[in-house]
Amino acid sequence: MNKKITIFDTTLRDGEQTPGVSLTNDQKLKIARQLDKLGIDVLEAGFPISSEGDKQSVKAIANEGLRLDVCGLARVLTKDLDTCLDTGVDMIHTFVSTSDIQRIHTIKKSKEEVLTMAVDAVQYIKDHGVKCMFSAMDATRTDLDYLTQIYKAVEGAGCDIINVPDTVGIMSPSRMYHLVGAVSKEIRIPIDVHCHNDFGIAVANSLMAAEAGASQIQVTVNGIGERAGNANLAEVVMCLQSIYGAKTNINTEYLLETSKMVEKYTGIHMPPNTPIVGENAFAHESGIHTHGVLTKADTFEPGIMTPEMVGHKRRIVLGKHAGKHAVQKSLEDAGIQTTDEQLDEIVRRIKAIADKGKRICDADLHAVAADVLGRNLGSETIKLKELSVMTSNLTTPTAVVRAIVGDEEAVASNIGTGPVDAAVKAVQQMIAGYTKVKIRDFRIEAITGGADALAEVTIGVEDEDGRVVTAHAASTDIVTASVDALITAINILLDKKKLWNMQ
Ligand SMILES: CC(=O)SCCNC(=O)CCNC(=O)[C@H](O)C(C)(C)COP(=O)(O)OP(=O)(O)OC[C@H]1O[C@@H](n2cnc3c(N)ncnc32)[C@H](O)[C@@H]1OP(=O)(O)O
Ligand SMILES: CC(C)C(=O)C(=O)O
Ligand SMILES: [Mg+2]
Repeated sequence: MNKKITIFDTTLRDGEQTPGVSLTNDQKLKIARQLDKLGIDVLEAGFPISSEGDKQSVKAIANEGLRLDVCGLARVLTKDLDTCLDTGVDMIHTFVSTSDIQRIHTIKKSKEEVLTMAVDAVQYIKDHGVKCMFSAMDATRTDLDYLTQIYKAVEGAGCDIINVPDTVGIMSPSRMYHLVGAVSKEIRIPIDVHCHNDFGIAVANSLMAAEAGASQIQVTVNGIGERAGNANLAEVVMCLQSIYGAKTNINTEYLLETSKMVEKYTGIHMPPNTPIVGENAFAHESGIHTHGVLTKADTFEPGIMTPEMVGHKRRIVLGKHAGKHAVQKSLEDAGIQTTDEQLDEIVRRIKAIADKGKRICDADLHAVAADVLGRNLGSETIKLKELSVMTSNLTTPTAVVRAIVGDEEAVASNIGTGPVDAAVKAVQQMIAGYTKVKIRDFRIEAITGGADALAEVTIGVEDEDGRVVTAHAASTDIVTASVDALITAINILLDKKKLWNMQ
């Protein structure tokens, strides 16, 4: 494998082709800036001919003065190439179907016509002084002799880099290795690959292409894209760096932050077990694992990839599979000391709650420990007295909260994108003099069905010192459940603070 692999990101082009996803120009600009900070080498900012909005967005990104190279997509048609050139991009990625199935049934051109169109497009781009990447669309279903013929022809026309796209995701890792190996014997310019994830092996196929000599890999944040998506950026980069020992320009500590931004803007949420950026990627619940991890993290983690490397955090989760070492550590973190007998009883009760199918939060542990120890562990610094929210199709959602905080009455109001957001912000504002908290995790689930469903809110709250507390609350009113869960978590954090300050 090449020691250095460059990363071509197509989140804003193929990623946006995810059915149902449409990003605003402002969101695209924010993602482009984030990808620049992340260290992406080339960013495919869009397909300018596809709409006036896309053209303007590619233009804005190209004029942003980013460190990365900005690329625009174009068919091998002069109108596409001119529209792309108008945006001021550094590179044009031009493509045409080369497989019989696409050539005959979509563009309806002979092999000779396709070859001529490809060469003409590359020459046109180079005549305008812009870098050029050529894709033989559906390369992996194209006859190899014809494929190498067209790649050689575009190389001869001055193309800077060729792409081998697995357009419908039908390759196996070994077939990808052999294909890229065969192409690399025939041409001298760099090879890039673009793998789709129809069978869930886009990352494996991309890595095998790199093993066979490809020096650039196309990815998208969170693996979004056409159908089942593209090769996932975080997975490709971490495999390259941690498993293969190859270098990229990616500042991996921003991988999680980038994934969260794209989740927010696209509305496509990653399942918890998603590698690297998923909520559970560095979480441990099983007693045997947590016992090991608490002593030395590498016992039950890869070690060659740590949560810190990707901007994540390790979490010890209490539940049905927890052991006493994990429970003891969580109690110690909360400043709670127990005897061995008390600890055994707390573990037994935690498992009993989890056996009923419930998720265990720090707030549950706190309540169980208080009961077993027979004393009130917390003084409930914040006692909520009033929660009012105002929302309609004509007003900006607004919330007012009033509470006794310590010995004093405190009131705050705020606005938000919805009533829950407004209420959460009002609480954060109300307690700002005591502690500043960030919301790390927020989940609303309907426990019962129907419009009168009971909703459960689970929240993770982080204070200025990086301590995280989870709590949940249920109500038929999601704003009430959210605020109850938030205040429970903050009360525990404030208790912890007192206990820590006392030590
Ligand atoms: C594998 C990929 O991801 S390729 C990129 C796919 N992305 C997109 O299609 C998103 C944006 N696309 C669009 O906005 C539109 O499809 C446009 C603007 C590009 C074209 O729109 P329309 O002119 O309405 O055509 P439509 O999309 O229905 O059909 C595609 C046309 O492009 C032609 N075409 C497809 N690929 C190529 C190519 N590489 N070079 C030349 N022509 C091509 C087809 O033959 C067809 O032409 P025809 O109208 O003469 O029959
Ligand atoms: C435009 C091309 C490279 C593409 O997205 C594909 O073939 O999947
Ligand atoms: Mg694609």
